[in-house]
Amino acid sequence: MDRTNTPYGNHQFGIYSAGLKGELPILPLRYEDLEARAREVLDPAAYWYVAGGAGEASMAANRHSFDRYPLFPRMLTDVSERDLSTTVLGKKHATPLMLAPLGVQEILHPDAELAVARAAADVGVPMTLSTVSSYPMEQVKSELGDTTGWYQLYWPNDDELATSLVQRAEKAGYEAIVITLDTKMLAWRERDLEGAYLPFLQGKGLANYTSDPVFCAGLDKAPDEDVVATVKHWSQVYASPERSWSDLAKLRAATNLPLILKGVLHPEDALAARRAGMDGVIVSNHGGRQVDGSIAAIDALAGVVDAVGDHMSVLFDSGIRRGADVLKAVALGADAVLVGRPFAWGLACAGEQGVAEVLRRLLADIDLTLALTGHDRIDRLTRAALASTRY
Ligand SMILES: Cc1cc2nc3c(=O)[nH]c(=O)nc-3n(C[C@H](O)[C@H](O)[C@H](O)COP(=O)(O)O)c2cc1C
Ligand SMILES: O=C(O)C(=O)c1ccccc1
Repeated sequence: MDRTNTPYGNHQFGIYSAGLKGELPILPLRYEDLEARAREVLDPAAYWYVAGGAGEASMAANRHSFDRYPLFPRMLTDVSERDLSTTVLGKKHATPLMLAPLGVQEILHPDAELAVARAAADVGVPMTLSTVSSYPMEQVKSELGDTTGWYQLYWPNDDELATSLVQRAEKAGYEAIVITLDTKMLAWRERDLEGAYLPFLQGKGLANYTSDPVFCAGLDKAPDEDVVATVKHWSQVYASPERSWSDLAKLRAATNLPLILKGVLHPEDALAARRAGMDGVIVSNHGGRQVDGSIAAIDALAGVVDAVGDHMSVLFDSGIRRGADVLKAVALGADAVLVGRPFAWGLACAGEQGVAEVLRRLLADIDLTLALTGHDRIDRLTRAALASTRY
């Protein structure tokens, strides 16, 4: 392990030794400045598709609700060596950080998920690949190599297509299926409607479908011969708002992989996931992109952990921007966290290198914040690391 002694600590992720050597960072350091840089390089409609939400309230709440859980630093504990490892689905991960599934990454960079997979492999951070990706899942997995990949399923209304996608993912070497439940239709997204912009309606992000024999069997012509017909067919099959809890048995039977439900906020839904034989849940409000005015994701975390945390993996996303946010989520009981928009901006500004840089910075920040709050093992954090009495 490469541990560098610097005034920023003796840590494995000491990327800001770059600054100490007098080198300027390749990307702005502050999340807000990184987003502003991405805005300069992106087409405005693409920028707003990524940056925007369903209204503004839940996105803002995702951020400011972290303030309800202040860290409570302790002194004179030995923090000379730290361990960021954690266990998810019974497997040891080197750190609690993962990449959230983000669709249509080709609007950010032509190398899209391939660049993200290379960065994930380089830094050793697991990646979750969206169903709505710009390259087929098999090609992305080959870039990931041995690094953990999860496959996120948008659950189609056609069971045969669902089974085909899930079984391809298993065969390609993905280690879990993440079933996203909160996007059975897209929310009222004013920015996208105003710009008349939905990238998948231009045929972007459909690589997993156009490479699928079951999907293609529903088309009269080859997918690229009639893009309009391909998009129409996709829009008819991609989601399944009629599903209920009992339908999960079909997916359970389709694969031996662990199944994780994404978009769980209510403790009763977490309990239902457990009853349905699921292996984990991701507490998420989709980065504020679906139900505006919903509970902030971080405010839903403790309730889900208390309901099912002893029995299944509980993960968290929506609003993670800095190291302290990760510590708070882990202290509240998350086994790991996923980041979305931060790596999207790294991808937009500098491709693979930009994603790797964003991940390394976050890991350095997590490591330093762990040390400075008086802890040496992230998987030992409990709510006692927080000062608040709100949970
Ligand atoms: C541009 C964009 C596309 C997304 N596409 C998907 C997707 O295809 N599947 C999915 O489960 N979640 C998707 N999400 C939600 C993310 O997985 C994640 O829940 C969210 O971005 C986390 O919040 P954060 O961006 O504040 O970190 C998307 C989010 C964004 C910003
Ligand atoms: O935009 C999103 O948040 C999202 O999850 C999605 C849904 C369908 C296609 C692509 C992305």
